[in-house]
Amino acid sequence: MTVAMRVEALGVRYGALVALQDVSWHVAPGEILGIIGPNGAGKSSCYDAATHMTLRSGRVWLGDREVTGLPPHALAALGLKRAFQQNAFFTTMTVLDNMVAVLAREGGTGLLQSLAMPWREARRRAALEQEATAMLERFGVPHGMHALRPPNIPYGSQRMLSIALAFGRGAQVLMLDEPAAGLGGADMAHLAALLRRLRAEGVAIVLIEHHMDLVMSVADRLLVLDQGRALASGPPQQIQNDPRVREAYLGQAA
Ligand SMILES: Nc1ncnc2c1ncn2[C@@H]1O[C@H](COP(=O)(O)OP(=O)(O)OP(=O)(O)O)[C@@H](O)[C@H]1O
Repeated sequence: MTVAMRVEALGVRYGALVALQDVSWHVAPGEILGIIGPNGAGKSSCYDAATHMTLRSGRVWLGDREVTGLPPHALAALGLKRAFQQNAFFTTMTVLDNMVAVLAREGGTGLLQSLAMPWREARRRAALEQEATAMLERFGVPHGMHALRPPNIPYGSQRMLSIALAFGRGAQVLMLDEPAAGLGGADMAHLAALLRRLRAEGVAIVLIEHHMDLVMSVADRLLVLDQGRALASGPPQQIQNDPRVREAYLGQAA
């Protein structure tokens, strides 16, 4: 089986507290892995550990390449992109300019070259704007919002913008930490449709999510964390009927 990303025996400690212990998972291209668990189960620690945002033990591979020692920006350059719970954009720039900035950073010519050849810079800017417009529409941020500043567009569109900015020019693996937080029904449906589209394009998605309806409807496989450890893994339907999972969530056997 082709694997887009694999983590082995991840562990995170905060002082004496063991937040994550011996957690392993993998995700394939064109697959959505949902990571769920009750409050404090270790989901965010797992996310931070996998993307090397925190001190941790364990090993990480992207495809066949071991990337255990690499910092987050190097992982991003290799195609591991991540979006956070909080929307992340420049609030003083327009929606379009936010997208242009990401695309320019990921594939742009250097400042010196731009200064030396300003006519080339103007052409490049026009091409970036065209690309950014297409990207935003692909991620469900309509054209009418592109000239606005992000705080002035609806919350659901802000989330889609955040995911588009995280995705940038592309991702082999997209990790999302609670993308549905604060979304209503229609926005949730847009998000689910976007995730399915990205999956169909071959992106491997790791979805850390509290919202059960979303995760159950889009994930191909689930990993359940409880008290920092892997409690169960398998297809959503199997997990839904697992008495250990019900007990972890409800505090009682089903
Ligand atoms: N920076 C930190 N310092 C100390 N303890 C932390 C820190 N971050 C998380 N913890 C603790 O580690 C454990 C796992 O937390 P984590 O945030 O990974 O769980 P979670 O499943 O994401 O929780 P939630 O669903 O509530 O966001 C919890 O006991 C939490 O209190």
